[in-house]
Amino acid sequence: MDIITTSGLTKTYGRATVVADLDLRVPEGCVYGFLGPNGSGKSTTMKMLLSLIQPTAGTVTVFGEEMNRSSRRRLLAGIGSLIEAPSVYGHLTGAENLRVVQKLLGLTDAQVTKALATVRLEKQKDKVVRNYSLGMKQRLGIAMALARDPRLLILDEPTNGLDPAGIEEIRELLISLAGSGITVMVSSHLLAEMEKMAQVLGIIDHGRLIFQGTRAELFARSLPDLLIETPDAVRASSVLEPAGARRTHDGVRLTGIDQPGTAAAVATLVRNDIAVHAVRREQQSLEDIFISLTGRGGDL
Ligand SMILES: Nc1ncnc2c1ncn2[C@@H]1O[C@H](COP(=O)(O)OP(=O)(O)OP(=O)(O)O)[C@@H](O)[C@H]1O
Repeated sequence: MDIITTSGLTKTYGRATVVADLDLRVPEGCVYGFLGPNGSGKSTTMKMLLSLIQPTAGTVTVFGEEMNRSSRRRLLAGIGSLIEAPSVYGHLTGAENLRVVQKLLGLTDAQVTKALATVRLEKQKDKVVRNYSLGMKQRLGIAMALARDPRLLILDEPTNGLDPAGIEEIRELLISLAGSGITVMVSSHLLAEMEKMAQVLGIIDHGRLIFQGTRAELFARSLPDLLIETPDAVRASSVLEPAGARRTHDGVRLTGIDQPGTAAAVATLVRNDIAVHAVRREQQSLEDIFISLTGRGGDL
């Protein structure tokens, strides 16, 4: 089942279309990585999912029910979220901040204790938040989102500004939350980060969804390079020039070749009496695929 679906979701400000005709499908129990460069419309989309801003057009369906005036409150009760920096009181301790949320939402002590344990903040819960590291603040923000036992967690760039160790902690936390059945939608502009935690990816660029699917599906979109080992690289690169062959130290490389293309290249070499010692297909990296999708690198 899909936990979130959107249909034709669109947001315009004046003449600028910030989110364009988005059809998202977020399957239950996964980490869904919502990836896109800065300014591509991730935050605007997430705010529409949370009913914080009104879509110009399109619909949002959560837990199988369309979000509208009458369903909104009920649906939002099942969603925990962290959009931008967590709103915490610096002069209060972590535990006190959580107590504020507890009162507001009418949560039990057990729910709060569990949330603190999940983000591993029990030891620092009595420290004033002003003295927390950025990573601890983010974890507190996630605890606040988790305390209500949501089915769905929506997090906007939760690893922004964290050091590698902090990023790793959040990554492990989100993977374990998904393992326990909570659906996690998390945005980032860093491909490398998403690649390690998200089973499903949605890639947005200039407000448009340019890819949605599993990592394996993203890989399948790219055609591998063909590496042909031959002692006669000079003639090989000459006869395969129309296919875009480039010489390597022990043969030639052809970029983005499918299976019929592989057969044709080998046939051409054999026809020209060029010895073929080995043929290897080399998968493009996720980074390469990303560049071909967006025209930009992995750190967008
Ligand atoms: N209230 C607004 N009025 C006009 N334009 C806006 C408004 N909010 C956002 N935008 C514009 O919409 C575009 C998308 O912004 P958004 O914050 O959704 O992107 P993002 O992918 O989350 O990027 P970032 O990671 O930088 O927040 C940006 O060009 C931004 O300037």
